[in-house]
Amino acid sequence: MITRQSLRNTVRQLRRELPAETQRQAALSLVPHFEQHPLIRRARRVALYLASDGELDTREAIAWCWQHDIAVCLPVLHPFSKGHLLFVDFTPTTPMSSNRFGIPEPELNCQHIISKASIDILFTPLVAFDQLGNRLGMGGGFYDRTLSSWHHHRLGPYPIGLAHDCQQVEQIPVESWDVPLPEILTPARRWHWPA
Ligand SMILES: Nc1nc2c(c(=O)[nH]1)N(C=O)[C@@H](CNc1ccc(C(=O)N[C@@H](CCC(=O)O)C(=O)O)cc1)CN2
Ligand SMILES: Nc1ncnc2c1ncn2[C@@H]1O[C@H](COP(=O)(O)OP(=O)(O)OP(=O)(O)O)[C@@H](O)[C@H]1O
Repeated sequence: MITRQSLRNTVRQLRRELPAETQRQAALSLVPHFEQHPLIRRARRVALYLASDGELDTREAIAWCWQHDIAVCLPVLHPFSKGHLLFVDFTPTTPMSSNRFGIPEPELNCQHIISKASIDILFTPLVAFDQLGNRLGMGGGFYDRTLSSWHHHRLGPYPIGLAHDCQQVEQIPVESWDVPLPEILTPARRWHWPA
């Protein structure tokens, strides 16, 4: 079977090569998904991400959340707990910096850390997904760790993956720690499992 690393390389290149206009339409396509989604409409706080490396751009989705009084937080690399994420409140005035992967994140201010228990929905970036909802990420295990309590005990935020349609692959070689997603939104459709 194809290795996880070669799958990552192939799909990361595919999404980086998407034309700017495709990226723009993809970003806009999230708004009707959000408007039609009962769980999203009822959410009080969600975690999103800021796109990098050709990921589905979330800025339109973030603006829609703010307009609908849904608080937004973003992942911040934990300063000393390796492989872990913190979630920090994100508003139009939040001071930002770049993390060691060059991804913008809120400057770490302890007063703005949000507990996972108060996040209703966690939108995850991903590199590739398959028709069973298996998710392959960038390789840090950050989201697998974050979602492990939801996977095993249904504790913590409900995850929804966001991806371009071209990130769907035939089959992902799954590892024991991988958390399959219950839902993925792409510009073309909403995937959900059980189907
Ligand atoms: N937009 C976004 N934010 C995110 C994630 C993500 O996937 N997307 N993450 C989801 O986990 C976390 C960051 N995880 C990442 C893991 C690896 C690489 C990366 O580019 N690795 C390099 C080589 C490693 C290095 O430079 O040290 C590479 O593979 O080329 C980037 C982000 C938190 N924030
Ligand atoms: N729940 C967990 N507890 C401890 N270690 C974990 C857990 N989940 C993943 N890991 C470790 O993290 C490393 C990277 O995992 P993996 O390659 O699946 O990341 P990924 O899903 O691609 O990335 P991400 O979740 O950050 O998007 C693996 O070595 C794995 O052992």
